Amino acid sequence: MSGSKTFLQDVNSMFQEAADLISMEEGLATKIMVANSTYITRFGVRLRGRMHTFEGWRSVHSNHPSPAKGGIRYASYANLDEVEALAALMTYKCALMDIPFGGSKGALKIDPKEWTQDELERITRRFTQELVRHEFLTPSLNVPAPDVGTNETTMMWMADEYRRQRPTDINGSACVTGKPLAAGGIEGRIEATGRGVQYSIQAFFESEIDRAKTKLPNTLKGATVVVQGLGNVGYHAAKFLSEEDGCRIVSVIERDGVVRNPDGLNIEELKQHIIQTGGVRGFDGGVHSLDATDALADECDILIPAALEGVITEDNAPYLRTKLIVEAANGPMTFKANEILRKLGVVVIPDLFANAGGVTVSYFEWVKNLTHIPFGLMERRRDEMGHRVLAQSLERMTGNQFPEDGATAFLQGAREIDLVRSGLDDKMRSAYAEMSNLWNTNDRIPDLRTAAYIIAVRRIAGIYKALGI
Ligand SMILES: NC(=O)c1ccc[n+]([C@@H]2O[C@H](COP(=O)([O-])OP(=O)(O)OC[C@H]3O[C@@H](n4cnc5c(N)ncnc54)[C@H](O)[C@@H]3O)[C@@H](O)[C@H]2O)c1
Repeated sequence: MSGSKTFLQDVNSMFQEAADLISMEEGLATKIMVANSTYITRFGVRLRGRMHTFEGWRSVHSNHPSPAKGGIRYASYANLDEVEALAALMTYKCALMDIPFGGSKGALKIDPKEWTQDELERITRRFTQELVRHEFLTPSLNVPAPDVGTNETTMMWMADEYRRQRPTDINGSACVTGKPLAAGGIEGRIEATGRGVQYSIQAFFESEIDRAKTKLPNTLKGATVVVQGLGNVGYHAAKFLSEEDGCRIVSVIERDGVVRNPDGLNIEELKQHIIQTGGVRGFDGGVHSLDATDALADECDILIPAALEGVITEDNAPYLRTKLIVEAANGPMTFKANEILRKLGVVVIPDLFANAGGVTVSYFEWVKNLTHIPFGLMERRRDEMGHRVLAQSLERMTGNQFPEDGATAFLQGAREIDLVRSGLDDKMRSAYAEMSNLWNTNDRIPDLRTAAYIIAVRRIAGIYKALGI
């Protein structure tokens, strides 16, 4: 990343800005800011006729509520600073969303494209053994999820390896989230982060006061969008937004360049092209350019970085031609870039909130695994019974019949995916309302990000104080 500061220093600066604004006691602020512990592992796997050594990390930033939660990424550029920064972001994200998890993150320094599926399985199982042995992967203490370079298959291998290591743990399937449906996963997890990005944009558009700051119209109709990275998060966000009436994805930036179409790219076709060819090059539904250096500055209403951290810096921030930036990736903007964009009046929906859909639905999956009951069944039963008891007692008192109300009818017919989506929608909208309200009622709070950090930090401090630590 450009600039003199590291990713972790940038996250800490964002935290510190919020802590200073609420005059948080210095000792407590430091305790909240630093990582509790980081496990470094180097392990060997015999592959292709020789021993290969792999390096990985799992950082627990906080466990004020346990388990600590956060993804595991497989990337050749992974490093300790990045893992600790991402773990810190997880702490603040869970606190902002009011989800009872601490923050964690892990990585393996590996390019998954260089290995076959069989080899990746052996490497993942070996990595899992190390994590389980040191209590960095268990349903009660530390629960990973997919991130860059990992997916539901990786999670399934991890869950299976955990069960082999700890066969008597009846809650074993809750040791990771983002598993395939047939292996204890939950409907809607794969799309969850992208779906959350869509909900966060909808919440922004519904807030007249926030929208007025960008001079965007009161509807997504006609909105133009630039997306960087068409992986899990970017693809789902782009797909759901392109399904919104009149919203157009005009540029998609990938590893091998940028593809543009002012009338809107067909996201489904582009994704299929990337799966088949490995990139956006040669896609005939738009104009491809190998040079994507300035593509983040393509003119648009909404810019969605959904690939890497540190892509918006003080060097390119002044030249961006957008009104709204939605941080689908973690840490896509440096602290300095954030300051520049703030002065330029560009509104930023921060990563802590914009990509929280993944951890929110992971929470639903974890709860489902621990209860051993299909998600929503308990709520349906309770509601059904509550209404029946009430209806019967009213009938007895008045002699009239009382039909069950519409909410009960909805819950009775609802599928898991409906419950997941409505639960996610509810979480995203309440967190947005809280952030926006704080931003708009306190002149000292300069942006949504600072509001998000203040809400998170206050919540964490409240827990530490209650615990007496
Ligand atoms: N997967 C989740 O549920 C989840 C949840 C929260 C946050 N995130 C964050 O979202 C971001 C993306 O995660 P993902 O799971 O979609 O990863 P992914 O590996 O599925 O997708 C990343 C995409 O970015 C592209 N890319 C890589 N380098 C690029 C470059 N230089 N320019 C343009 N594109 C490039 C890749 O080709 C790929 O399509 C990360 O910051 C991750 O931490 C992911």
